Amino acid sequence: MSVLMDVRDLTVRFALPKPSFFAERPHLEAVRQVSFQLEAGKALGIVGESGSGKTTTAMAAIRLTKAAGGQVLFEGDDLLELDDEAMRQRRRDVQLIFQDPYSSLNPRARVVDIVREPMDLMEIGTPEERHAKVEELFALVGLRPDQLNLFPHQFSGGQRQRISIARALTTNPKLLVCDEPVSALDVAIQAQILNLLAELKEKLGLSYLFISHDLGVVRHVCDEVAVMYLGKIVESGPTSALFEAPQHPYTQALLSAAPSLARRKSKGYVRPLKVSGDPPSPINPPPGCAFAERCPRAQDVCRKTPPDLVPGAGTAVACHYPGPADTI
Ligand SMILES: Nc1ncnc2c1ncn2[C@@H]1O[C@H](COP(=O)(O)OP(=O)(O)OP(=O)(O)O)[C@@H](O)[C@H]1O
Repeated sequence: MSVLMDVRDLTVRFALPKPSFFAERPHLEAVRQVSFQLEAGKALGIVGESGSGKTTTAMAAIRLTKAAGGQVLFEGDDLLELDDEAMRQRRRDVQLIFQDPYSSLNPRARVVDIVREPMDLMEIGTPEERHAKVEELFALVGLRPDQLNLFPHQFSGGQRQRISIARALTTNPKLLVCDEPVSALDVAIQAQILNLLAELKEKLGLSYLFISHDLGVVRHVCDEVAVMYLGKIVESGPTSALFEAPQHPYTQALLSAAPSLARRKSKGYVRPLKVSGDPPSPINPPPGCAFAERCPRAQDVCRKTPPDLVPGAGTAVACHYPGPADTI
Protein backbone atom coordinates (compact mmCIF):
# COMPACT_ATOMS: atom_id res chain seq x y z
CA MET A 1 0.00 0.00 0.00
CA SER A 2 1.29 3.46 -0.82
CA VAL A 3 1.10 6.41 1.54
CA LEU A 4 -0.99 9.25 0.09
CA MET A 5 -0.47 11.74 2.88
CA ASP A 6 2.29 11.80 5.46
CA VAL A 7 1.76 14.47 8.11
CA ARG A 8 4.75 15.19 10.33
CA ASP A 9 4.79 17.33 13.46
CA LEU A 10 1.97 19.56 12.25
CA THR A 11 1.49 22.52 14.59
CA VAL A 12 -1.10 25.30 14.40
CA ARG A 13 -1.17 28.42 16.58
CA PHE A 14 -3.87 31.05 16.67
CA ALA A 15 -3.10 34.56 17.89
CA LEU A 16 -5.67 35.78 20.41
CA PRO A 17 -6.63 39.39 21.14
CA LYS A 18 -4.26 41.26 23.49
CA PRO A 19 -5.74 41.55 26.99
CA SER A 20 -4.15 45.02 27.33
CA PHE A 21 -1.96 47.36 25.27
CA PHE A 22 1.26 46.41 27.08
CA ALA A 23 0.60 42.71 27.40
CA GLU A 24 2.12 40.18 25.02
CA ARG A 25 -0.27 38.72 22.48
CA PRO A 26 -1.39 35.33 23.81
CA HIS A 27 -1.42 32.30 21.52
CA LEU A 28 -3.47 29.18 21.52
CA GLU A 29 -1.82 26.02 20.23
CA ALA A 30 -4.74 24.21 18.62
CA VAL A 31 -2.64 21.45 17.02
CA ARG A 32 0.53 20.31 18.75
CA GLN A 33 3.05 18.31 16.71
CA VAL A 34 0.53 15.96 15.17
CA SER A 35 1.87 13.18 12.94
CA PHE A 36 -0.08 10.57 11.00
CA GLN A 37 -0.07 8.73 7.70
CA LEU A 38 -2.99 8.14 5.39
CA GLU A 39 -2.67 5.29 2.92
CA ALA A 40 -4.12 5.57 -0.59
CA GLY A 41 -7.63 4.10 -0.71
CA LYS A 42 -8.04 4.13 3.08
CA ALA A 43 -10.05 6.20 5.54
CA LEU A 44 -8.53 7.73 8.64
CA GLY A 45 -10.95 8.93 11.30
CA ILE A 46 -10.01 11.78 13.62
CA VAL A 47 -12.11 11.70 16.78
CA GLY A 48 -12.21 13.65 20.01
CA GLU A 49 -14.32 16.07 22.02
CA SER A 50 -15.26 19.51 20.76
CA GLY A 51 -12.21 21.77 20.70
CA SER A 52 -9.68 18.93 20.60
CA GLY A 53 -8.30 20.19 17.27
CA LYS A 54 -9.83 17.78 14.74
CA THR A 55 -10.98 20.35 12.20
CA THR A 56 -7.88 22.53 12.57
CA THR A 57 -5.64 19.50 11.97
CA ALA A 58 -7.46 18.59 8.75
CA MET A 59 -7.67 22.18 7.50
CA ALA A 60 -3.97 22.79 8.17
CA ALA A 61 -3.07 19.49 6.47
CA ILE A 62 -4.69 20.72 3.24
CA ARG A 63 -3.43 24.29 3.70
CA LEU A 64 -6.78 25.93 4.32
CA THR A 65 -5.50 26.97 7.76
CA LYS A 66 -1.95 28.23 8.18
CA ALA A 67 0.40 25.85 9.97
CA ALA A 68 3.08 27.17 12.31
CA GLY A 69 5.29 24.18 11.61
CA GLY A 70 5.55 20.66 10.29
CA GLN A 71 5.36 18.94 6.93
CA VAL A 72 2.48 17.53 4.90
CA LEU A 73 3.82 15.20 2.23
CA PHE A 74 1.10 14.51 -0.35
CA GLU A 75 2.40 11.96 -2.83
CA GLY A 76 5.82 13.21 -1.80
CA ASP A 77 5.18 16.98 -2.28
CA ASP A 78 5.22 19.07 0.89
CA LEU A 79 1.92 20.94 0.56
CA LEU A 80 3.08 23.54 3.08
CA GLU A 81 5.98 24.50 0.78
CA LEU A 82 4.27 24.49 -2.65
CA ASP A 83 4.05 27.76 -4.56
CA ASP A 84 0.58 29.09 -5.42
CA GLU A 85 0.43 27.58 -8.92
CA ALA A 86 1.52 24.11 -7.76
CA MET A 87 -0.98 24.32 -4.88
CA ARG A 88 -3.73 25.32 -7.34
CA GLN A 89 -3.07 22.11 -9.28
CA ARG A 90 -3.09 20.08 -6.07
CA ARG A 91 -6.46 21.56 -5.05
CA ARG A 92 -8.10 19.22 -7.57
CA ASP A 93 -6.82 16.24 -5.61
CA VAL A 94 -8.47 17.28 -2.36
CA GLN A 95 -12.14 18.10 -1.82
CA LEU A 96 -14.23 18.81 1.26
CA ILE A 97 -17.59 17.63 2.53
CA PHE A 98 -19.04 19.76 5.29
CA GLN A 99 -21.40 19.02 8.13
CA ASP A 100 -24.27 21.14 7.01
CA PRO A 101 -25.57 20.51 3.50
CA TYR A 102 -28.28 23.12 4.21
CA SER A 103 -25.88 26.02 4.27
CA SER A 104 -23.10 24.83 1.97
CA LEU A 105 -25.23 24.78 -1.19
CA ASN A 106 -26.19 28.05 -2.91
CA PRO A 107 -30.00 28.19 -2.45
CA ARG A 108 -30.54 30.19 -5.64
CA ALA A 109 -28.65 27.89 -8.01
CA ARG A 110 -29.98 24.77 -9.74
CA VAL A 111 -28.19 21.66 -8.51
CA VAL A 112 -26.84 20.90 -11.98
CA ASP A 113 -24.93 24.20 -11.81
CA ILE A 114 -23.88 23.66 -8.19
CA VAL A 115 -22.39 20.27 -8.98
CA ARG A 116 -20.69 21.50 -12.18
CA GLU A 117 -19.16 24.62 -10.60
CA PRO A 118 -15.79 23.16 -9.44
CA MET A 119 -15.15 21.99 -13.03
CA ASP A 120 -16.04 25.46 -14.35
CA LEU A 121 -13.76 27.17 -11.84
CA MET A 122 -10.86 24.81 -12.53
CA GLU A 123 -11.55 24.73 -16.30
CA ILE A 124 -11.81 20.96 -16.43
CA GLY A 125 -13.12 19.49 -19.75
CA THR A 126 -15.45 20.95 -22.39
CA PRO A 127 -18.98 22.14 -21.47
CA GLU A 128 -20.39 18.86 -22.87
CA GLU A 129 -17.92 16.77 -20.88
CA ARG A 130 -18.77 18.71 -17.73
CA HIS A 131 -22.49 18.08 -18.22
CA ALA A 132 -21.90 14.38 -18.87
CA LYS A 133 -19.78 14.18 -15.72
CA VAL A 134 -22.57 15.79 -13.65
CA GLU A 135 -25.07 13.24 -14.98
CA GLU A 136 -22.71 10.37 -14.27
CA LEU A 137 -22.02 11.56 -10.71
CA PHE A 138 -25.70 12.18 -10.03
CA ALA A 139 -26.38 8.52 -10.78
CA LEU A 140 -23.33 7.42 -8.79
CA VAL A 141 -24.56 9.16 -5.60
CA GLY A 142 -28.10 7.82 -6.02
CA LEU A 143 -29.98 10.82 -7.48
CA ARG A 144 -32.26 10.78 -10.53
CA PRO A 145 -31.57 12.65 -13.80
CA ASP A 146 -34.97 14.41 -13.58
CA GLN A 147 -33.76 16.08 -10.35
CA LEU A 148 -30.88 17.91 -12.07
CA ASN A 149 -32.77 21.15 -12.61
CA LEU A 150 -34.25 21.43 -9.13
CA PHE A 151 -33.08 23.81 -6.38
CA PRO A 152 -31.50 22.69 -3.07
CA HIS A 153 -34.65 23.37 -1.01
CA GLN A 154 -36.47 20.75 -3.07
CA PHE A 155 -34.28 18.00 -1.59
CA SER A 156 -34.18 16.31 1.81
CA GLY A 157 -31.12 16.66 4.09
CA GLY A 158 -29.69 13.30 3.01
CA GLN A 159 -30.20 14.12 -0.67
CA ARG A 160 -28.48 17.47 -0.18
CA GLN A 161 -25.49 15.67 1.29
CA ARG A 162 -25.53 13.44 -1.82
CA ILE A 163 -25.41 16.61 -3.95
CA SER A 164 -22.41 17.88 -1.94
CA ILE A 165 -20.66 14.55 -2.47
CA ALA A 166 -21.33 14.63 -6.24
CA ARG A 167 -19.94 18.17 -6.38
CA ALA A 168 -16.83 17.12 -4.47
CA LEU A 169 -16.21 14.25 -6.89
CA THR A 170 -16.24 16.39 -10.07
CA THR A 171 -12.49 17.04 -9.93
CA ASN A 172 -11.64 13.32 -9.53
CA PRO A 173 -10.06 13.92 -6.11
CA LYS A 174 -7.77 11.46 -4.40
CA LEU A 175 -8.68 12.67 -0.92
CA LEU A 176 -12.02 13.72 0.56
CA VAL A 177 -11.92 15.59 3.84
CA CYS A 178 -15.27 14.84 5.49
CA ASP A 179 -15.91 17.14 8.46
CA GLU A 180 -18.80 15.71 10.50
CA PRO A 181 -20.54 14.75 7.24
CA VAL A 182 -23.58 13.14 8.88
CA SER A 183 -23.91 15.04 12.17
CA ALA A 184 -26.71 17.27 10.87
CA LEU A 185 -28.76 14.33 9.56
CA ASP A 186 -31.37 12.08 11.18
CA VAL A 187 -29.84 8.88 12.51
CA ALA A 188 -31.73 6.75 9.96
CA ILE A 189 -30.34 8.85 7.09
CA GLN A 190 -26.82 8.86 8.57
CA ALA A 191 -26.41 5.16 7.80
CA GLN A 192 -27.38 5.68 4.13
CA ILE A 193 -24.80 8.43 3.65
CA LEU A 194 -22.11 6.45 5.48
CA ASN A 195 -22.83 3.45 3.27
CA LEU A 196 -22.59 5.66 0.19
CA LEU A 197 -19.21 7.01 1.34
CA ALA A 198 -17.96 3.47 2.01
CA GLU A 199 -19.16 2.36 -1.43
CA LEU A 200 -17.51 5.30 -3.21
CA LYS A 201 -14.24 4.64 -1.40
CA GLU A 202 -14.18 1.10 -2.82
CA LYS A 203 -15.40 2.02 -6.30
CA LEU A 204 -13.18 5.05 -6.83
CA GLY A 205 -10.19 4.15 -4.63
CA LEU A 206 -10.73 7.34 -2.61
CA SER A 207 -8.99 8.18 0.65
CA TYR A 208 -10.82 9.95 3.47
CA LEU A 209 -9.81 12.12 6.35
CA PHE A 210 -12.96 11.68 8.34
CA ILE A 211 -13.61 14.01 11.26
CA SER A 212 -16.23 13.09 13.82
CA HIS A 213 -16.94 13.39 17.51
CA ASP A 214 -18.95 10.18 17.12
CA LEU A 215 -16.97 6.95 17.44
CA GLY A 216 -19.88 4.84 16.18
CA VAL A 217 -19.88 6.75 12.89
CA VAL A 218 -16.13 6.45 12.48
CA ARG A 219 -16.25 2.71 13.14
CA HIS A 220 -18.59 2.33 10.15
CA VAL A 221 -16.29 3.97 7.63
CA CYS A 222 -12.68 4.14 8.78
CA ASP A 223 -9.76 1.75 8.48
CA GLU A 224 -7.65 3.68 10.97
CA VAL A 225 -8.56 6.03 13.81
CA ALA A 226 -6.65 8.78 15.59
CA VAL A 227 -8.00 10.04 18.91
CA MET A 228 -7.21 13.68 19.69
CA TYR A 229 -7.10 15.39 23.05
CA LEU A 230 -6.10 19.04 23.49
CA GLY A 231 -4.38 19.29 20.12
CA LYS A 232 -2.48 16.01 20.29
CA ILE A 233 -3.04 12.46 19.10
CA VAL A 234 -3.27 10.33 22.25
CA GLU A 235 -3.99 7.00 20.55
CA SER A 236 -4.11 5.78 16.96
CA GLY A 237 -4.25 2.54 15.07
CA PRO A 238 -6.38 0.16 13.03
CA THR A 239 -10.09 0.63 13.77
CA SER A 240 -10.54 -2.94 15.02
CA ALA A 241 -7.62 -2.67 17.50
CA LEU A 242 -8.74 0.72 18.75
CA PHE A 243 -12.31 -0.40 19.36
CA GLU A 244 -11.54 -3.85 20.70
CA ALA A 245 -8.48 -3.12 22.82
CA PRO A 246 -8.08 0.62 23.48
CA GLN A 247 -5.07 1.33 25.67
CA HIS A 248 -5.48 5.00 26.55
CA PRO A 249 -7.82 5.85 29.44
CA TYR A 250 -9.25 8.73 27.39
CA THR A 251 -10.11 6.45 24.44
CA GLN A 252 -11.69 4.05 26.92
CA ALA A 253 -13.81 6.85 28.39
CA LEU A 254 -14.89 7.98 24.91
CA LEU A 255 -15.81 4.42 23.95
CA SER A 256 -17.71 3.68 27.12
CA ALA A 257 -19.77 6.81 26.46
CA ALA A 258 -20.53 5.87 22.84
CA PRO A 259 -24.22 5.04 22.76
CA SER A 260 -25.93 2.31 20.81
CA LEU A 261 -27.93 3.38 17.76
CA ALA A 262 -31.19 2.63 19.60
CA ARG A 263 -30.24 4.90 22.52
CA ARG A 264 -29.14 7.67 20.20
CA LYS A 265 -32.52 7.56 18.49
CA SER A 266 -34.38 8.09 21.77
CA LYS A 267 -35.62 11.65 22.19
CA GLY A 268 -33.58 14.12 24.23
CA TYR A 269 -30.67 11.72 24.58
CA VAL A 270 -27.46 13.46 25.67
CA ARG A 271 -24.21 11.55 25.36
CA PRO A 272 -22.30 11.40 28.65
CA LEU A 273 -18.52 11.20 28.89
CA LYS A 274 -17.47 8.96 31.73
CA VAL A 275 -14.77 11.26 32.99
CA SER A 276 -15.32 14.26 35.20
CA GLY A 277 -14.25 17.82 34.45
CA ASP A 278 -13.30 19.58 31.24
CA PRO A 279 -10.14 19.49 29.15
CA PRO A 280 -7.53 22.07 30.28
CA SER A 281 -7.19 25.39 28.44
CA PRO A 282 -5.25 25.17 25.17
CA ILE A 283 -3.81 28.63 25.96
CA ASN A 284 -1.82 27.24 28.91
CA PRO A 285 -1.55 23.50 28.35
CA PRO A 286 -0.23 21.60 31.37
CA PRO A 287 3.44 20.53 31.25
CA GLY A 288 2.73 16.79 31.42
CA CYS A 289 -0.04 14.71 29.92
CA ALA A 290 -3.02 16.93 29.11
CA PHE A 291 -5.43 14.23 30.31
CA ALA A 292 -3.74 13.77 33.72
CA GLU A 293 -6.21 15.92 35.67
CA ARG A 294 -9.14 13.77 34.54
CA CYS A 295 -7.35 10.43 34.47
CA PRO A 296 -8.00 7.69 37.00
CA ARG A 297 -4.49 6.25 36.46
CA ALA A 298 -2.48 9.48 36.74
CA GLN A 299 0.71 9.46 38.81
CA ASP A 300 3.28 12.21 39.42
CA VAL A 301 5.14 11.51 36.18
CA CYS A 302 1.94 12.12 34.20
CA ARG A 303 1.65 15.67 35.57
CA LYS A 304 5.29 16.45 34.80
CA THR A 305 6.34 14.69 31.59
CA PRO A 306 4.30 14.57 28.37
CA PRO A 307 4.12 10.97 27.10
CA ASP A 308 5.25 10.22 23.51
CA LEU A 309 3.02 8.36 21.07
CA VAL A 310 4.61 4.90 21.19
CA PRO A 311 3.61 2.06 18.82
CA GLY A 312 2.33 -1.05 20.63
CA ALA A 313 1.00 -4.45 19.62
CA GLY A 314 -2.39 -3.02 18.52
CA THR A 315 -2.47 0.76 18.68
CA ALA A 316 0.10 3.49 19.23
CA VAL A 317 -0.57 5.19 22.54
CA ALA A 318 0.68 8.32 24.34
CA CYS A 319 0.31 7.29 27.97
CA HIS A 320 2.70 6.50 30.82
CA TYR A 321 0.35 3.76 32.03
CA PRO A 322 -1.36 2.26 28.99
CA GLY A 323 -3.43 -0.85 29.40
CA PRO A 324 -6.83 -2.46 28.99
CA ALA A 325 -9.90 -0.73 30.37
CA ASP A 326 -10.39 -3.14 33.24
CA THR A 327 -7.12 -1.99 34.81
CA ILE A 328 -8.84 1.33 35.74
N1 LIG B 1 -9.71 30.89 14.10
C1 LIG B 1 -9.47 30.55 15.38
N2 LIG B 1 -8.96 31.46 16.25
C2 LIG B 1 -8.69 31.12 17.54
N3 LIG B 1 -8.89 29.89 18.04
C3 LIG B 1 -9.40 28.94 17.24
C4 LIG B 1 -9.72 29.22 15.87
N4 LIG B 1 -10.21 28.07 15.31
C5 LIG B 1 -10.19 27.13 16.28
N5 LIG B 1 -9.71 27.65 17.43
C6 LIG B 1 -9.50 26.92 18.70
O1 LIG B 1 -8.65 25.82 18.41
C7 LIG B 1 -9.01 24.69 19.17
C8 LIG B 1 -9.33 23.52 18.26
O2 LIG B 1 -10.51 23.82 17.53
P1 LIG B 1 -11.11 22.83 16.43
O3 LIG B 1 -12.29 23.50 15.82
O4 LIG B 1 -10.03 22.39 15.52
O5 LIG B 1 -11.57 21.60 17.32
P2 LIG B 1 -12.56 20.43 16.93
O6 LIG B 1 -12.03 19.23 17.64
O7 LIG B 1 -12.70 20.33 15.44
O8 LIG B 1 -13.90 20.89 17.62
P3 LIG B 1 -15.41 20.90 17.06
O9 LIG B 1 -15.82 19.45 17.01
O10 LIG B 1 -16.15 21.70 18.08
O11 LIG B 1 -15.34 21.55 15.72
C9 LIG B 1 -10.19 25.13 20.04
O12 LIG B 1 -9.69 25.52 21.30
C10 LIG B 1 -10.76 26.32 19.28
O13 LIG B 1 -11.39 27.21 20.18
